[in-house]
Amino acid sequence: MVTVLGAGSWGTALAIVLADNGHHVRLWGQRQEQMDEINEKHTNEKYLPNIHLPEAIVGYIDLAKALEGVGTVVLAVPTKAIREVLQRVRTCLKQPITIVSVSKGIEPDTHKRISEIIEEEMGEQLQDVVVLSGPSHAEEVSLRHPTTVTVSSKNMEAAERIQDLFMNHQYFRVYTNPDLIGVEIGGALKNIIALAAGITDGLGYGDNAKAALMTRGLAEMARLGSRLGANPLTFAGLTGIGDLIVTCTSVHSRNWRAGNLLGKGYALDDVLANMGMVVEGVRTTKAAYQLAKKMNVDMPITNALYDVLFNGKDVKSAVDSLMARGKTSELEDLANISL
Ligand SMILES: NC(=O)c1ccc[n+]([C@@H]2O[C@H](COP(=O)([O-])OP(=O)(O)OC[C@H]3O[C@@H](n4cnc5c(N)ncnc54)[C@H](O)[C@@H]3O)[C@@H](O)[C@H]2O)c1
Ligand SMILES: O=P(O)(O)OC[C@H](O)CO
Repeated sequence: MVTVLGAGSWGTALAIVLADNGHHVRLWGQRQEQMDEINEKHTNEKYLPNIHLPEAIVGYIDLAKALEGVGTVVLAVPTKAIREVLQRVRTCLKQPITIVSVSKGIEPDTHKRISEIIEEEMGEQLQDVVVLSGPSHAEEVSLRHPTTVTVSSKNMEAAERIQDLFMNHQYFRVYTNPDLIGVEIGGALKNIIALAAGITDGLGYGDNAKAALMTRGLAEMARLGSRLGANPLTFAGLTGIGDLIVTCTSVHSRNWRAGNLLGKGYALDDVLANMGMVVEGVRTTKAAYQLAKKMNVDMPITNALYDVLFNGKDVKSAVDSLMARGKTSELEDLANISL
């Protein structure tokens, strides 16, 4: 038995993987009609249209009942909701649990990674935190299309347990990586670059601009990550370049789609209001901008996006100012990313 908290796209897609692997899954959400739909029609149309859910997935509205007796809980709510949800979890939990963290972001102001927030909120009730991340759009996982992800933890035995839980030899391949910081930072920062890639696509610029953003974006992700203690090699893996590719190039990406609308001239508030799903890159841009300033790390794409999102700079001038910067030696710059 596994409990999944958050019945949006990702929580539901991961519940499908777990059910396909033979587990009973309690999928907790806050809306009664949505839980009725899951239990009666075996669908979750708003988040995964045209997908039939396995009957081993049961929707729960009562958090205490959803948590009763389980040892492993998948946390799949937007990063903004994590503290509130965990505070509710603590009040009704009677046993210690392992949390599988699948949300991607960094908290503005505290600059904490999600696993750090989970440790802080859960205290003694937490056995282990395992992070699951990588190039994985829920829409494709729910269609059982081949997908690869990575799990990481301070306790690699726990990571291996979660690897076994999710590994599906038909369509869901799970790797391990002990570099927890790198895995979390890569998954969070790629959303910033995907927003920027959406903007240049929306402006009508071509593949050259997108390749530039992805390559130089990866460099600034690795620069900040390595300053925070990540292994730079992790950025060459699934949770780095892998997730960057899928998020910058897929029409499924909410971050790319939001950027695309910004590039076409829509206002941020309207874009977010019409998305209907979480766009994590906006909040993470604020956190990464603050963190880069604090750590004195050069992140020109993040800074340009911050100006667009939070200072009202127009998208075309933001791209122009990135292009107008002084000369740089590429190899010297990459050599600064060190272990
Ligand atoms: N969708 C994907 O393909 C995908 C893949 C990998 C990682 N992620 C990450 O997973 C996280 C969740 O994303 P998603 O795509 O499922 O988002 P979503 O917008 O599809 O769904 C979020 C769900 O969380 C619920 N929720 C919001 N606030 C809540 C609260 N306070 N208490 C309880 N429930 C609350 C919403 O009602 C909704 O059901 C994000 O951090 C995202 O980056 C998503
Ligand atoms: O739809 P996005 O932009 O939130 O991206 C979803 C996943 O993180 C892709 O791996």
